[in-house]
Amino acid sequence: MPLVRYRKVVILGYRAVGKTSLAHQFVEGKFMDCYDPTVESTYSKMVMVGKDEFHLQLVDTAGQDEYTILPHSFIIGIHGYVLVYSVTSLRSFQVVKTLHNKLYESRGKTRMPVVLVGNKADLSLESREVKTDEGKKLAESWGAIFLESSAKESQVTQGIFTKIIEEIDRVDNSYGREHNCLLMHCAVILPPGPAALAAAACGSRGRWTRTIQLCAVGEPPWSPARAGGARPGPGKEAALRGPIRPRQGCFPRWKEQGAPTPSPWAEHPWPHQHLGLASARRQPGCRRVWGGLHAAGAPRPWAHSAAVPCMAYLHPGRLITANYPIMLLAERHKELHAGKGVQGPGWVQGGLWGSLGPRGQVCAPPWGPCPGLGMGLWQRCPGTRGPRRSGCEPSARGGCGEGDAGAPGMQHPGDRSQALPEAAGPGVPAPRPAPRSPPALSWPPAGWCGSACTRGPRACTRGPRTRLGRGGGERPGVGARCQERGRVVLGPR
Ligand SMILES: Nc1nc2c(ncn2[C@@H]2O[C@H](COP(=O)(O)OP(=O)(O)OP(=O)(O)O)[C@@H](O)[C@H]2O)c(=O)[nH]1
Repeated sequence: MPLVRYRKVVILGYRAVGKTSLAHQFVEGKFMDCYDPTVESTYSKMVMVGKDEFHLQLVDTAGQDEYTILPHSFIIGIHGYVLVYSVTSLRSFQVVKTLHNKLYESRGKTRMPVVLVGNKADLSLESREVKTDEGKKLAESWGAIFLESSAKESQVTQGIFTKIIEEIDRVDNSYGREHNCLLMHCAVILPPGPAALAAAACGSRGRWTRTIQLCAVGEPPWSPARAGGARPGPGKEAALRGPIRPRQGCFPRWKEQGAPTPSPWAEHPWPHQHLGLASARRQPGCRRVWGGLHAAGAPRPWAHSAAVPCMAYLHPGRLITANYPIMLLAERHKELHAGKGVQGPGWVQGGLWGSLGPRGQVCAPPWGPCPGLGMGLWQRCPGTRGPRRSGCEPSARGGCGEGDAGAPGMQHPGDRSQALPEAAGPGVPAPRPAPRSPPALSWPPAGWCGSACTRGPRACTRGPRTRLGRGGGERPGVGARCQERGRVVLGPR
């Protein structure tokens, strides 16, 4: 039976640009002449794209303007966006630019699949306020797809949603393809216990067959046990970040085919505060990567385990860029724990956790949740080759500290990739052993920066004004949930 893939897409744009009409035309095959402002509605449709079948869920939103604060639900768990303006409204064109910026910021400045739609193209030329070229240029500047449409025309409308599905796949895979790397799917196991941190393990995607080594290699860089309950902050971080000590050995090798499943680990009695990492080796240049997610739960009770998939691109050798959205697998969680009186997942801090340093050491980059998304990303700085060219800020929080580099015990206990290359799977040739990288003088290497969490609690959108952390000050729109997060892991910024 072919796999049905699920895609969730949000349609955004200024009021009355035709968002609902497009969604309606797509799902019902009818054009609505009336205008009834939308609050929010969701449409579902099965769509065939090529040979693949997709379950497309469309979220039709209430029209936005420049001042709209995008809720979390438009960010987390969303695969792609259809941004709509009306060719007869310059204002709607301006709004769509603002919306894109907001999304880009909120998603941790990662690439996102977007189709920009100039709707109402059927209306007379006299009423046009936005030229086709302007739309094209804007989409180009985003690296997005551009289409002009009329919600009156069924075929064009179908094309929009087919495009966004294709674009989601393209964006998800492009980085990996460009770099001949793998797109990893990670699953996070939140271990039972009062720990605020969890385990991560990466599986592979689709046809990839290879051996994954899942290890519990030690404590995360920050845990209540290490920190004595304190939160990490710029001053404290170095002290809290110690070598990652192998503590539990490796799990049995797990040969994985197809989509990752957390089930082999779900029932594993992980002592809390142990971190699982997947060690993966691949084609030259992408052969050794450590990746994963951190996950943290509600402060308490913290007695559940859950699986959270993410997608992480494996960057050659050293760092991983993670591409989101992270999807809270609430359904999976329910399934695993139905009737067991287990709490739902709290929140997830995704992004890069560990990476292999230039000398084969495990690096624990600075981390901390971006409150809006609960994730931290590392990105390359402008002027360097990397997934992002702008928007980085110099890392104020270091990566592997000097003390960590090459420290005993930093080598993954099961990682023998330098010594003994392994076949990735039946019929897949073993990768050649990679030459050792020259020792680096500093870590992170020049050009890398952490852009995680530079936005601070601004990303939280709902709720009353709340004081958040030292130096956090009063910020508008920070809600109780953010406060909660703040208590768990936020340090002063
Ligand atoms: N001529 C023409 N009219 C359209 C088109 N799309 C939508 N309309 C009309 O524009 C009006 C607004 O359309 P909606 O689909 O409700 O717009 P919306 O963006 O969902 O509006 P909000 O819910 O307020 O955000 C309706 O009267 C539609 O009939 C189009 O492609 N061509």
